[in-house]
Amino acid sequence: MEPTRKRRILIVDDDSAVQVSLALLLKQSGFDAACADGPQQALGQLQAGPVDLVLQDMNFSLQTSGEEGLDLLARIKQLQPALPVLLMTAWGSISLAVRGVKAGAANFFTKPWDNAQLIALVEATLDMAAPATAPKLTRRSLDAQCDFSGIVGEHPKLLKVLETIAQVARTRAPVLILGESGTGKELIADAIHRNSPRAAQPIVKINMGAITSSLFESEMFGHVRGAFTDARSDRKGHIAAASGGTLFLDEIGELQRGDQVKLLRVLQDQRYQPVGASTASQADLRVVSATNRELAELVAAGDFREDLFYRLNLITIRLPPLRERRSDIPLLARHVAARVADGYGLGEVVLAPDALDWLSNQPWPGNIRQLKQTLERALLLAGKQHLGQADFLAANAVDQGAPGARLGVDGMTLEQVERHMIEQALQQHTGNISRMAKALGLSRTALYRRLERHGLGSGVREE
Ligand SMILES: Nc1ncnc2c1ncn2[C@@H]1O[C@H](COP(=O)(O)OP(=O)(O)OP(=O)(O)O)[C@@H](O)[C@H]1O
Repeated sequence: MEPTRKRRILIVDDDSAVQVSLALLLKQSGFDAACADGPQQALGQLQAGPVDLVLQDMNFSLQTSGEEGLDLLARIKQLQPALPVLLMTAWGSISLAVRGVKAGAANFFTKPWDNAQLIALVEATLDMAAPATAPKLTRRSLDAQCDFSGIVGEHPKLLKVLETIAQVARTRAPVLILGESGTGKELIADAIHRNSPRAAQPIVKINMGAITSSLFESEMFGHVRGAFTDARSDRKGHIAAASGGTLFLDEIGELQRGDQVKLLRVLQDQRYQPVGASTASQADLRVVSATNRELAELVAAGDFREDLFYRLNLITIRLPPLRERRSDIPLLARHVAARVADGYGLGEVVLAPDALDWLSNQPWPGNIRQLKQTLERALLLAGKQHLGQADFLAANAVDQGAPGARLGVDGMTLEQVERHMIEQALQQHTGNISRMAKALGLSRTALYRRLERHGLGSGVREE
């Protein structure tokens, strides 16, 4: 039998101290390491022999823009699309790293790095990279490995997500699920839990946007009797309730900054102290978090702690919006229609080909949740079991008169409503930042952050 080859990692950095220390760390961890000073050498090494992972810096000359790094990444991806690349970035240059991830990097880490965290990231990235000889992904092969019930779809982007779940569900690695509202993040969190060794214990779901700062500690950590006026008995917090199971932190981007450090401490130490207790308790958790915001951009804007971000995102799953997996729409529509019909005792529902065409061509800003609502409304309004395109158009026309439509927010996500309101304020107050902030009920700083997030900053003026 052929002896197993050590996995080879290519380090691309012009700083020899970084090369030496990374190579040493990797070798001590059982990998084979090779070094390159810059793009030319790196591409040469890739052509010379097999490499399983690249760790690459973003600047190789006096430039500091990171463009050289993005350029090298693009060339590596062109040469070997399946080869995973981890970007090394300087502390505070997260927006550059996000551009890299959007351009195909597997993930990124900052210099200086934490040795144990970096090796965990390297291993997780290698585990997830499909070997060149892997058989084609199919829904059937994935269903044979895991229980994905309730998750409908077979678009390659969804299959990739399911494959990642199959690879990481068994571990304790924290997973961050990113995706627009209504793309199925909660469903994915459920699947991770259901397919983990923790499945017999509960998954505890908490909406971080709904916990006020004053209640954070008592909600999460619990309290003992007498800890404060209303604490008449001991109360278990969410962390204790999720012990042995999974803690699902939904809307993690909404967590207040002051509470972020409290959560970070629990994740770091695996210990927490109920309010009023004299001793700390042990936490036994697997953390899955989700957000419809670009968390790395919140870090860049100073709204989310970078250290907490790195604790949460060891594995990142990006759920595609429905418009990027249109081929799944007929499948989803039939599934949802059958469910709705079942719920209302309507018998079997048939969706005509022109209805499926129409559904497949809508923009669906509210994703699968909006698709469900549209189907439900059309079914109930049409009052029959055979639905054509005309029934959907009629249901939509009725909807134009609905209160949601008058508000101009029907079918829009919260993000889109926010953007729409800012655009209106921009127009109304001709870009005067103080008057806009007043009209929107925001501080000027908060408004600036939102303008930046929506890419609307260029039209504003100070006075
Ligand atoms: N692949 C899928 N197959 C079937 N149903 C789905 C799928 N994805 C999502 N859904 C359904 O769409 C609805 C929205 O999903 P979910 O609540 O998980 O979205 P979300 O991304 O968590 O949304 P939000 O960010 O608004 O909380 C749910 O009713 C869910 O069951």
